[in-house]
Amino acid sequence: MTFAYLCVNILCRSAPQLYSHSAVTSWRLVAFRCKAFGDRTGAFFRTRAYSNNSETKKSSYLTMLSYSSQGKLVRNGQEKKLVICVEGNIASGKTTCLEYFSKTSNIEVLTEPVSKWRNVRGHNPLGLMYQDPARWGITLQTYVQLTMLDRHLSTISAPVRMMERSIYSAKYIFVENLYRSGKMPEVDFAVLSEWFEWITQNITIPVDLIVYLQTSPQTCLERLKVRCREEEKVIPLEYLEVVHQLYEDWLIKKTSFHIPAPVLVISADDDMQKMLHQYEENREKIIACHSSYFVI
Ligand SMILES: Nc1ncnc2c1ncn2[C@@H]1O[C@H](COP(=O)(O)OP(=O)(O)O)[C@@H](O)[C@H]1O
Ligand SMILES: Cc1cn([C@H]2C[C@H](O)[C@@H](COP(=O)(O)O)O2)c(=O)[nH]c1=O
Repeated sequence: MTFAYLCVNILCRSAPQLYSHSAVTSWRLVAFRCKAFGDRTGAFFRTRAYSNNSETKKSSYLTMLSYSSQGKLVRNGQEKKLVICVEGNIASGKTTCLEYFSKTSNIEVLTEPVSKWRNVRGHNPLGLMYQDPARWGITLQTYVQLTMLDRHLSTISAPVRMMERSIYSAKYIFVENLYRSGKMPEVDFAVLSEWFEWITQNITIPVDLIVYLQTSPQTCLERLKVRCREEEKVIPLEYLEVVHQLYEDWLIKKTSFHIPAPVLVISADDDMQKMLHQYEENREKIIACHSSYFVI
C-alpha cells in the first residue's frame, strides 16, 4: 500500500464532507497522476471519487474496478467465480440451454440483451441492421459491444455464471461477417476494431470456459422460424451458413481468432429431450471439472 493510498483512504473515512464536487475533481487529478506514475491504486482513487458525486449511477461498475498485476482493469472480488460463455449460431438453442441450467442452485444465467438491441430509447437497431446492414451495422454493433461489456462487468452473485455469447463472438462473428460480406464500410470496421482492441487490452474480461452448441445451419433455420422474431424474418439459410462457418473457424478449426478459454463442444441438432440428456451428461465437464475454484 502506498503512502498516497493511505492518505486518501484516511481522508475518505474521516472527512466525508470533502465529497464536494471540487474535492472530487481534484481527486481525479490525483488519480490521474498516480496512474501516470505507474501507481496501481490510481483506479481506486478515481472510482472512489466518482462514487460520491452525481455520476454515481453512470459509472457504478467503475466503483469496483482496480488494476491487476498485468495493468488491466479488473473487477474486485470476482476472481474466484467461474464464467462460462454459451456460444452458437442464431437460434441454435443457447437461451434454452441457459434456461435449463438456471434451475441449478449455484448457477446464475445471463441471457443476451436482445431486448435492448430491439429497443434503445424507442429505436430498434437490430431491425434497422437487418433492413440496411451497410447503414446500420455500425450502430447495432457499437451498441452490442457496449451491452456485452456491461454484461461481462456486472457483479456475479453465484459461484458459477453462465452467459449467452460474449464480446468476443460479437466481434469475431458478427462484425467480421458484416465486414467480409462488404456490408460494413472499412472505416466503420476500423473504428469498431479500435474500440474492441482497447477494451480487451485494458479491461479483464473473465471467461473460464466456452460451451459451443454446434448445430447445422438448417436446424437453426427451422428453429428460427418457430421462434419467429419479427426482425429475423429476412434471414436466409446462406446467412446462417456464413455465421456457422465463422464459428467453426474460430472454435473448431481454431484458425481465425484468439480463443479466450477452453472450448467444450456439444452437438445440438437433437430434439429437446435428447438435448436435456446431453446437458446432464456434460454437467460435470461444465461445472465439476472446475471444482478447484471452490476449494479456496
Ligand atoms: N433441441 C431443440 N429442439 C427443437 N427446438 C428447440 C431446441 N432447442 C431450442 N429450440 C427452440 O428453437 C428456438 C430457438 O431457441 P433459442 O434457445 O431461443 O436459441 P438461441 O438462444 O440460440 O437463439 C426456440 O423456439 C426454442 O424453443
Ligand atoms: C451478438 C450479435 C447478435 N446479433 C443478432 C443475431 C440475432 O438476430 C440476434 C441474437 O439472437 P440469438 O438468438 O441470440 O442468436 O442478434 C447481431 O446482429 N450482432 C451481434 O453481435
